[in-house]
Amino acid sequence: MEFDPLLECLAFLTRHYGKPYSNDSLRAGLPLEEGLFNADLFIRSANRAGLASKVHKRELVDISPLVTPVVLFLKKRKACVLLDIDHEEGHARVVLPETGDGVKRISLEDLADHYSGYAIYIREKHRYDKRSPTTLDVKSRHWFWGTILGSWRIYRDVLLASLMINLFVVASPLFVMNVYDRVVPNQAFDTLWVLAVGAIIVFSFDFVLKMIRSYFIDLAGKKSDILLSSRIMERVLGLSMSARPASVGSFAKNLQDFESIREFITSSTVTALVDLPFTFIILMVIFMLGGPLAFIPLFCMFLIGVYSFAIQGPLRRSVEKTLRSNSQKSATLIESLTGMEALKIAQAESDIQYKWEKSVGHIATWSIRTKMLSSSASTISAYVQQMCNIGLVATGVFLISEGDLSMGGLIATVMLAGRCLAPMAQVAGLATRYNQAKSALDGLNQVMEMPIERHEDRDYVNRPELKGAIEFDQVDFTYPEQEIQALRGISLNFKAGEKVAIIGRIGSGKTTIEKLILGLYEPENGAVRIDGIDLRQLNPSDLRSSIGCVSQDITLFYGTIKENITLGASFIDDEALLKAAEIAGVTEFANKHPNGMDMMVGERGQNLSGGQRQSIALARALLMDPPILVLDEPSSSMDNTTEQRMKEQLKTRCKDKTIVLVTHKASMLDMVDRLVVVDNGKVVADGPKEQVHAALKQGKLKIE
Ligand SMILES: Nc1ncnc2c1ncn2[C@@H]1O[C@H](COP(=O)(O)OP(=O)(O)OP(=O)(O)O)[C@@H](O)[C@H]1O
Repeated sequence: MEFDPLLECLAFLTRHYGKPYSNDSLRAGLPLEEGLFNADLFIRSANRAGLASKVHKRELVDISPLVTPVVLFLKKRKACVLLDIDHEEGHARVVLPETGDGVKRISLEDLADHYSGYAIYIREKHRYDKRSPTTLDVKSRHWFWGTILGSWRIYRDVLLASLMINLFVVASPLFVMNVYDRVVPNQAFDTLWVLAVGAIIVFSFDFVLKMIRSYFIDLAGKKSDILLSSRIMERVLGLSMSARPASVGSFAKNLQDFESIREFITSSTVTALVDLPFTFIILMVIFMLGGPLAFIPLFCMFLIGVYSFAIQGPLRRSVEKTLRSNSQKSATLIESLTGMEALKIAQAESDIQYKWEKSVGHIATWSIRTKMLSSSASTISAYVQQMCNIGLVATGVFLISEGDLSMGGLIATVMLAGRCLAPMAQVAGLATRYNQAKSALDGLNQVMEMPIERHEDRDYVNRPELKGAIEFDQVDFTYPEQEIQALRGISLNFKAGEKVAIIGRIGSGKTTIEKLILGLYEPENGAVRIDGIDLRQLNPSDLRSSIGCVSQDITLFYGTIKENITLGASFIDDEALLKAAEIAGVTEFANKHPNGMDMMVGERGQNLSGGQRQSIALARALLMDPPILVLDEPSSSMDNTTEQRMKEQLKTRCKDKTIVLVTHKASMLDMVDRLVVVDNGKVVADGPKEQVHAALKQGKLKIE
């Protein structure tokens, strides 16, 4: 297994701070690059382990003993934990995980030779315990707004730039006004040149500021986009199985709607919104130039505002209907693509086509309504803008005739009013995007509030290595949104190393027992314990790295055989991979292919036969040499010879492992010593294989 210095340093620090985490739980769910941690992932993982950390560029002499322990990046991609540093004596105490020597004293000169100049400072995050009243609890930041606020410095600068840009807006009308009123009547060409040069300078500034402003808004948008997208994905992958969405396609569509939020935080939208308050500055300038004329654009702004507000309700409804129908369409699409073969066999194409066309028709109706509503906002804004111009010119003529306004003043006022209404019209045109973004945000808010597997406020017991004893204590379990209990009062006790088969009729609850052992669901009543520890107290990643599982429905992913076996454990070395492949019988069929282990398996493993898929799943289960194997019909698609070979391999190589086997095949029972019979969610027999067999044969067991 490849050594990961940063990960080891972090694991050491979690022990140092009294809340130990195993390597598996620290790396769980993180996008490792070549199976290794980098500084970014260190920070994310530390954060989950209750440690706040930050990378600093620091010389050794600048690291104060007060900030230790600190992780130091060493040359050649190594790292160590600096426990303390004594600048006067010239030495430090470090832990170099690679050597496994524990704490070492080292001279500062030696350390400086290896040190790369970067360090990670770490601090324990404060956690409130249950006694602290929730009213005093500091509410954690909203996932979306908190991230956007993270770029507040950029937005502050954008606001400043917008203030300048909006001040510059008055430059052009003032220039024209002065030319009309002063230059033209007096033929003052010198003044004209001075004014023209001034205007050119102002507009050049304006141009540069606008470019910079868009760049920064997009930069902030991109930063938030990356952070938000990874947060959403982390949440989705961490969802508890009980919260698993009913439809993959529609859930995927909800997630894709993040696109509309992304669009909303780009420069064109933000600029329109930011410019809006500044229109009042322009209105004031109009008031200074033309007095009561300012009321005309003000009234027009009010009209556009009222119209935009009035269409919000219908627009929201039609946007929501479009989005919902889109989800439904996506659900139909994904389901039919994944089940194409079954659809053809059942000749169900026309049913799906009907569903599809119904969704498409519905979407077309509602999206036309959405488009009409949103384009009406833009058309009305343009109409009101034209009316505003007429109103201004007509009233302006009267003011000129009474000597209250100059010709230039009127032209400047008309120009300024146009500038004043532009952001308002833009905002009115944004109504659809706003509603789409809002619906998407509401949908994603729901996703972000769904229960996840790893509870941040739960203190897990650190038990990276389990022996394999399994206990069910009066376990009741019902699947989410189901009325009938799948398990009823199940009590079982498997010793470490025991080989047990669970048998029973279809739908009796065998697979459910396995899912509970894997911690995919939590029991409704009672407890499931491994080595005496309630599963709810074990970190799911520690638990699952101790269990190898072949499930009934095997899912392989697009990639090679090798990638599928090492899925989730890319850090594993080739020796372990080959051993697992050998036991599971993968080597046998892989060797017959020119690409061997690098053979592509296709999406969901569709290039392979059912039995080959089972072999790969078994190799994946055996890869980490776990103490527990949970096998659900592992040989259902295998021929007798392959099954026999697999049984022999498992018998000889997995002597110490606890094996829980679910099967309908009598031939598989050679592997086990004990039989548990489940019926209707209850254990109806449990004992040595021969005894239970005999009881079954004599019809002594009452199976409903
Ligand atoms: N994901 C699920 N959501 C809701 N109900 C489920 C789910 N999975 C199983 N069930 C229900 O729970 C009950 C037990 O199912 P389970 O899969 O444990 O049966 P099983 O004994 O493994 O059957 P088989 O031998 O057919 O695999 C069944 O009635 C089934 O309808």
